[in-house]
Amino acid sequence: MLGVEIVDLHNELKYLKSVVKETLRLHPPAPLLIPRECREACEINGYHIPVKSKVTVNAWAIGRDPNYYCEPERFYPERFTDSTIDCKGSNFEYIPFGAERRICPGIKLGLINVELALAYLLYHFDWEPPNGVKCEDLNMTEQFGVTLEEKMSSN
Ligand code: HEM
Repeated sequence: MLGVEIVDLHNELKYLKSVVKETLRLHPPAPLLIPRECREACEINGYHIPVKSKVTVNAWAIGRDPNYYCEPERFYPERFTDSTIDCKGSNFEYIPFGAERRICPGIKLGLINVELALAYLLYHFDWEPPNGVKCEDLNMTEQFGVTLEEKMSSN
């Protein structure tokens, strides 16, 4: 029975997958990936990058780049409907799991855990904000760190 449901999740629930994708675009849990060290001097956009420079890739900012996303601040899962963009590291405008040699090796496990848990929670409960709060009034402020967290109202 569980197997059947997992197969369904794999082939169906396309909108749920787009919701997870859009969430990881706007709120990547590791916003600055893992730092790199430059192995040889190079020049990027007129900037000289000396050998051994520590290079930080800002996946959070890349996911909000208006050159690649229209209305980048808007939570709009439909942008991924029928899109070929995936998180396997070949679309550099979407890198919540990083890219190239140090790309996250746990992509499949991470995604299936988020998708499966979310699917079950949505299937078994009816969700709504408490006490008449509107969805658009929810505070989605983040707190930067090695991992990105929701900012608690007390700090
Ligand atoms: C939604 C869940 C997850 C997200 C968003 C995520 C994200 C990331 C990111 C952004 C990196 C850095 C990649 C880079 O710098 O290019 C990373 C590295 C890594 N992740 Fe994940 N990850 C997730 C789940 C997992 C899981 C489930 C595992 C293991 C079971 C895992 C294991 C690792 C390891 C070992 C690295 C270091 C790879 C290396 O440096 O060579 N991750 N992850």
